Amino acid sequence: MIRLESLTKSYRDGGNRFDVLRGVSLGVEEGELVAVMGASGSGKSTLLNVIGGLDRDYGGSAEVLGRDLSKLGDRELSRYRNESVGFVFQSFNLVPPLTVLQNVLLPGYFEGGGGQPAAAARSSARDALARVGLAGKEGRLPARLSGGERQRVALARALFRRPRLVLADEPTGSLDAQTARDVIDLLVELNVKERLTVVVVTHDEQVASRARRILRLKDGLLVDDREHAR
Ligand SMILES: Nc1ncnc2c1ncn2[C@@H]1O[C@H](COP(=O)(O)OP(=O)(O)OP(=O)(O)O)[C@@H](O)[C@H]1O
Repeated sequence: MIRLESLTKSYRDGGNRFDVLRGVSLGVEEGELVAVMGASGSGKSTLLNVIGGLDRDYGGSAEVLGRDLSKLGDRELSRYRNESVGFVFQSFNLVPPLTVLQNVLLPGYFEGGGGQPAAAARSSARDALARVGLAGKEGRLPARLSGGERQRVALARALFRRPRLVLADEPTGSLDAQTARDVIDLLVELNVKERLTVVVVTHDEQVASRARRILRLKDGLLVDDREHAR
């Protein structure tokens, strides 16, 4: 599903070069749920952004779902991001004046022509909301939801196109401990029931402990990769 070989990423700041990823190699198989941990600045988000096709300025190779991401043109890469990957972020990124249903439908609006017919799209969006336990809340505005519900809307939006891979960057970072547990439980359930492959970046050991496999980054290197019973 994911194959990274000697992945490197550097930023330039004036004359200085800052190496964020310094040769990360790893594989993730279809149906895995993997947590990525590491201190702030260790390169976790950068790693996720490469896998998700959000950052194409890297060294080494990144192959996801059989595609070598460096070989995709702009249109192909954007199609890969839209159709194959579901993204979830710490800050939910919901659009306040839009209802829950409209937020889930949002990825479709950016497509232009060739999208699903409106009725089919709405039915997929309702289906995605049902999968995250939000059936009946379609007409609500985000301001009238709890933090956990907002993150579940974001997850429904990520699932809307039925991606095989979900990339979650600190999805529980803005939630209290109980709500964080609920959100991670939902990710585990989707992983187990639907064989959705999930890579979740987290600082939270409790959240990470729900993943069977935990990767640890330190200063841009993969320093630990182990499986445990969950
Ligand atoms: N656009 C950028 N320009 C310059 N440096 C950057 C840029 N984006 C990230 N960095 C630097 O790269 C390093 C790694 O960032 P990254 O976001 O991958 O770390 P992280 O492990 O996800 O950290 P956190 O847990 O704080 O989110 C950090 O030191 C960061 O300052």
